[in-house]
Amino acid sequence: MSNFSRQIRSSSSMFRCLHYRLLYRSFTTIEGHRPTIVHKQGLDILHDPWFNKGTAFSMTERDRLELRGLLPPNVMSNEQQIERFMTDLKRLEVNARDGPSDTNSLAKWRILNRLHDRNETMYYKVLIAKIEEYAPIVYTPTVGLVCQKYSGLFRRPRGMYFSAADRGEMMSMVYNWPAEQVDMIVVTDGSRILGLGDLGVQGIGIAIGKLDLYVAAAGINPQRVLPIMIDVGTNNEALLKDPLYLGLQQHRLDGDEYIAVIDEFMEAVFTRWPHVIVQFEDFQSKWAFKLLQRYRNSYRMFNDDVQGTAGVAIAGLLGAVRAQGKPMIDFPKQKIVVAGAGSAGIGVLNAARKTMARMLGNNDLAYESAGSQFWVVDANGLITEERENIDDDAKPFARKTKEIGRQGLKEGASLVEVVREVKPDVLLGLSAVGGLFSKEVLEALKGSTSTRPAIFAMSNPTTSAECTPEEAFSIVGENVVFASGSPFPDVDLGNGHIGHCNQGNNMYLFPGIGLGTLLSGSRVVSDGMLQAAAECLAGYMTEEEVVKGIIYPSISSIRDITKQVAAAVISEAIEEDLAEGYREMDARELRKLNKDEIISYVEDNMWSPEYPTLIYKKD
Ligand SMILES: NC(=O)C1=CN([C@@H]2O[C@H](COP(=O)(O)OP(=O)(O)OC[C@H]3O[C@@H](n4cnc5c(N)ncnc54)[C@H](O)[C@@H]3O)[C@@H](O)[C@H]2O)C=CC1
Ligand SMILES: CC(=O)C(=O)O
Ligand SMILES: [Mg+2]
Repeated sequence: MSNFSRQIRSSSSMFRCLHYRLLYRSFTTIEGHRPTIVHKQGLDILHDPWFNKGTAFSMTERDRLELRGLLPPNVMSNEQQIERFMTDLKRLEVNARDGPSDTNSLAKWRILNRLHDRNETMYYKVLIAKIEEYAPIVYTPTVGLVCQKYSGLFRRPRGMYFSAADRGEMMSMVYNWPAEQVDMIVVTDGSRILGLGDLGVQGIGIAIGKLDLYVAAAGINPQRVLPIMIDVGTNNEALLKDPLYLGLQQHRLDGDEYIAVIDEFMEAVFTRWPHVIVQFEDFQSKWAFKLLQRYRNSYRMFNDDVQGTAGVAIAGLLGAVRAQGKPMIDFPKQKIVVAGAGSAGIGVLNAARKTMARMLGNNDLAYESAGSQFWVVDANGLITEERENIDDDAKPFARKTKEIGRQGLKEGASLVEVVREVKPDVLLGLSAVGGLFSKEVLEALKGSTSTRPAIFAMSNPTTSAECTPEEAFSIVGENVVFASGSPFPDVDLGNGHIGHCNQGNNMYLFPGIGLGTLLSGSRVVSDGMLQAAAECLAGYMTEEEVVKGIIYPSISSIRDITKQVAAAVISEAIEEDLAEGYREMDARELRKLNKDEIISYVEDNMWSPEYPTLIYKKD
């Protein structure tokens, strides 16, 4: 007997069969219109090629089959599905003609993605063994391209989708996810994906990529991670006009309506999984800070772009001081020009100012004095107290008119003017503007008063980097310290010397922050825990390395770094009396552990991709 007839046979009521038969006889005899009785729901349906209709499941069917939240919200017709598939196939031909490098990276992503769908253990074995080679595929820069082309690449859904149309339903929808336990959620609303802007529902790719690193670097069990997209619409007009777009075709919700959706989502996930950690990712700055303040004292959450990036930048900035042959304590003397005052830029500025203030005595005067080490340039130029409608978050960094007048600068001065006049030790970009550190700007940096100026071109993906390492080394000089958000190869300086290209990316911290928080059992992610993570990363590099301009570790050691960072986070949580323990390791036991024992505790709780022995047991 075929599976199909077995399923029909075991259907619950004879009456219903008879009723259906009569119904079909009277209306139609077309095979495709006959209903199929299924004994599966949720992901099992989506993973079954016989029954899966992908995005074509109607809303009523989604409700009936417990599929709500497991698919992008836009219901597609058969014709649209086929068109999406064909467009994607054709794009391959276009890419082959016009962009061979894109074709390779996307093709690799597809192959890895198929392996991910087929065999998670093997997928993570490959990723961990070849992290240097494949992080640029599953993470920046390729993940940016994947998000941009997601409509075409979408095959099997991964993660959950909550949309503005799901208001009032999220608490029940969250139970459609099959895993009883979820440790780590990465959530985005798609409003600022890397430096690529508003990509709407297609931003799910970034949540998936970040969680790949959680598994590969932090050893979070892949069965307990959950990528989530909150689709509140998009303001990307091209997507709104695209009939093949998978998300809600409406403008973004704003104000109280927006907050109501995010509040409902937070309540739903923390009701089902009270111990989960939620990482907010790539929310536009306008909401990134507000949501962080709203939730950080009541939920286990953090914002990676604001807090993770800040820690990575601090570690790099301290490394740059050491690379000049100076002690870290000289950090408060550094003159720092920051291009970009969004969630990432302001996050870095706040953390850098606090770090300086701590080194200067940790009082109000120290904080005030630290503020004068920063010059912030945004899309409208240098930010001063004369700036109209200045953002509250940027206000503490607005320069005083008199002071900058003495420096020959004024409100709105251009980046090149600022660099020329300030002669900074560090030029740091989080602007999402590719090539912003132009030849002119880099020429101006040659006037730096530092013996070893540092350039952080931190915007992602590669096309958004403020400059390339070749440009930095060739224009400013071989002595510069260089870091970029996306990976670049080292530069052969042609005289037997190598210009080292560091990857200054929050991937060095967020996996350890998440793992450390999980294993400490802390109910919040405190400033102290984040600071401990940053200090751990800063201390990871040896003197010998920093002198060579190597201020971040190689990605091949990311599992070890993450372990150390997680241990530092746990120690701080214990110190602050926040640690409540995890599983059999209760708070009291945790407090008894010494440094090495904490590291072993972390190591013992990191998942590794090994095939378990499987045993069949009836329910
Ligand atoms: N390397 C890393 O680990 C991370 C990198 N990033 C990158 O940082 C970039 C910015 O992210 P957000 O702050 O969230 O974005 P955002 O869009 O909120 O901020 C961008 C900022 O750059 C400014 N800007 C625009 N044009 C400019 C110009 N010509 N000159 C100077 N400033 C200019 C804007 O006024 C704004 O203040 C993105 O490319 C993102 O990929 C973000 C987080 C982590
Ligand atoms: C790395 C990262 O989080 C970003 O570019 O947004
Ligand atoms: Mg991000």
